[in-house]
Amino acid sequence: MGLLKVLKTQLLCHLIICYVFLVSGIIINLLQLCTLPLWPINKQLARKINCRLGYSIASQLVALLEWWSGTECTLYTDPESFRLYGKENAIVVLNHNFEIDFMTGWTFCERFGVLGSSKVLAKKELSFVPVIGWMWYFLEIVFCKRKWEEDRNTVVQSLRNLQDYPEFFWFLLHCEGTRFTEKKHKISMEVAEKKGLPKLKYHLLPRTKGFCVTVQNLRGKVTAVYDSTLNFRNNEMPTLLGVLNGKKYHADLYVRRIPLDSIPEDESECAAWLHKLYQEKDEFQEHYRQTGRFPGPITNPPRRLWALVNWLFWVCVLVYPICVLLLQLLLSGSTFTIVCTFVFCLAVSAGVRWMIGQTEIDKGSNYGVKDVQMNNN
Ligand SMILES: CC/C=C\C/C=C\C/C=C\C/C=C\C/C=C\C/C=C/CCC(=O)SCCNC(=O)CCNC(=O)[C@H](O)C(C)(C)COP(=O)(O)OP(=O)(O)OC[C@H]1O[C@@H](n2cnc3c(N)ncnc32)[C@H](O)[C@@H]1OP(=O)(O)O
Ligand SMILES: CCCCCCCCCCCCCCCC(=O)OC[C@@H](O)COP(=O)(O)O
Repeated sequence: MGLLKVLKTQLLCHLIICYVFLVSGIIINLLQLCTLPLWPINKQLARKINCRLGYSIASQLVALLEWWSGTECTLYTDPESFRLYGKENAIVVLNHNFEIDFMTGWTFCERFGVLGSSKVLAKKELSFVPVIGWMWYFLEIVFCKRKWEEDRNTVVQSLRNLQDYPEFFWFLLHCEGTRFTEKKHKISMEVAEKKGLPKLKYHLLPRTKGFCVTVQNLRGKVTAVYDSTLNFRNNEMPTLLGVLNGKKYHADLYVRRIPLDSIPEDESECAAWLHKLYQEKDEFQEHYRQTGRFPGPITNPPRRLWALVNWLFWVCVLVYPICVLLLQLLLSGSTFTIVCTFVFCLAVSAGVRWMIGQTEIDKGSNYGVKDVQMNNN
């Protein structure tokens, strides 16, 4: 057991995991590209194929979390709502505090069978991230520049396109728009004060436009909002590098199912509704802080084998050829070839490190800091 723990911290293991992710990801991106001619002929089939291909990429990160790091995921929700998860389209509203909240979200998607079709309102910058960003084009992810005047038309159009989506999907919204930092929190509470809104202790002030426009344009397609609040036990702030090193975390997710019909249609009422929701979310976080748990009954949706099987498949397909190739290059005896190989490996490692950097909060954007400062000038 101890040996396995040590093994998980070894650079060689990390290099193999990253290599498998990158190469399989690029192969899948190419396969996605091959589906392009199918879109005008049979759009629904193209979408279904892309869901499966997307699953094959995203589930590797799920497998990393569930099987490699052994992270546990506990769900606090009522049993009646539980029965509907994965069997309807829903908008998920989630707090944005953690570097691996996207992996945790994906893990819940996987356990309810909606991983390949899961959607998000994501910042445009993520569309340029190799593998995941490229995969998202084919999964009809909605991108925004976080500049409403520029986003309005594209966001509305992308949402409307989902009206005839052939698979059940969860559409994720981090209404805070950026990850929580003390600085962003302080500034956002100044905005709240100016607007006469109650202060939040654990959340940034939610941006309401994306939520209202999503509810408006997915009405009739989506049946509920899943108000979701995530925390990690023992005040842990998990990281992707921690997961890669095999560190085990424990995620607690509190989900309330709110029928979409109960959300006001009028835009300003919808915005007020969202502000109230965030005040309630803040209370749940306070409850968690005080008691170490969320309210309500606990269920533990079990991890499924599929993510592991998919991962092992790619490991089997890709590890042997690279070993043979590296061996041949080393045995070639040419210093030039060996140096080139070494430089290439270094460049790829740096690329993957850059991708991991995208998840790190201290390398995050200035959104929520910059715009207020500009407004104040
Ligand atoms: C059963 C299990 C249930 C659940 C399982 C959980 C999850 C699984 C679900 C799905 C998984 C799917 C995918 C996961 C994979 C990957 C996820 C990866 C992450 C990507 C996430 C992101 O990229 S987050 C960033 C991008 N997204 C967003 O920003 C969305 C939220 N934002 C909005 O909706 C915005 O409105 C907008 C982006 C559409 C437009 O933003 P913009 O800033 O241009 O305009 P706004 O008008 O909204 O903002 C100005 C108003 O905001 C006020 N305000 C508040 N605070 C500030 C501040 N700090 N500075 C300035 N302004 C601020 C301001 O006063 C304005 O107010 P008005 O009253 O004038 O509106
Ligand atoms: C299997 C080994 C994998 C190794 C490499 C994996 C790298 C995957 C990186 C993909 C990044 C995808 C998602 C990150 C989501 C995220 O959390 O974005 C932050 C935004 O919401 C808000 O940004 P900000 O305003 O900067 O806080």
